[in-house]
Amino acid sequence: MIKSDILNQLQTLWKLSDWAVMVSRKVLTLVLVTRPNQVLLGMKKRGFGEGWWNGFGGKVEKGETIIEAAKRELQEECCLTANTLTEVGQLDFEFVGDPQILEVHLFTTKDVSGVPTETSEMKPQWFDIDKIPFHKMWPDDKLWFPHVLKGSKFSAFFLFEGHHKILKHKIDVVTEQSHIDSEVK
Ligand SMILES: Nc1[nH]c(=O)nc2c1ncn2[C@H]1C[C@H](O)[C@@H](COP(=O)(O)OP(=O)(O)OP(=O)(O)O)O1
Repeated sequence: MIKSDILNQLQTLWKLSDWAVMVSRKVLTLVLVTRPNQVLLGMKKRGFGEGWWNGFGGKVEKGETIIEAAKRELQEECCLTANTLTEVGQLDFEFVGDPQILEVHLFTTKDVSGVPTETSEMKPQWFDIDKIPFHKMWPDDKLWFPHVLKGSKFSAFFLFEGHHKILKHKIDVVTEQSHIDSEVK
């Protein structure tokens, strides 16, 4: 009896440690700058997602908040200062064979200072919202962009095999309402 209790406890601990490995997360930011009928995207010149158009963002560094990271990355990647950011949602990405989940915090802003400028990481360009180059973007983007353009808030999960194939996905729309009131400094 006692022996089986110990065995049960060991099994539980083993499952917990397994779970702890599975939920190891890398926290990143992604910012979409908009103006009437257009969105600013950047051509990623190096690193993760190279060769694809995307919003601006990257890893949250030690000691900074997610908002601070989002603003810093926008500045570093295309020289724009975000005066406010609107929280839109969270995108979680899992890659088959990789225990680390990418947790991407998505923001929009219309309220920026400066001129979009090419840097060593990104080449910025304005796109009409009916001409977004989804064929040269992460494959998940075409699934969640419509929610952003409608002003919805959502959270989403994508399971990738490699970088081109989505095996599973789930998008939960939190609110259909415009989130004009939720801007953060
Ligand atoms: N499937 C996906 N769809 C998407 O639209 N954006 C994604 C994405 N997966 C990651 N991103 C975004 C999040 C973030 O803004 C960017 C990756 O950031 P970085 O290239 O800066 O990350 P790294 O881990 O390479 O950071 P650094 O080593 O600091 O450059 O790509």
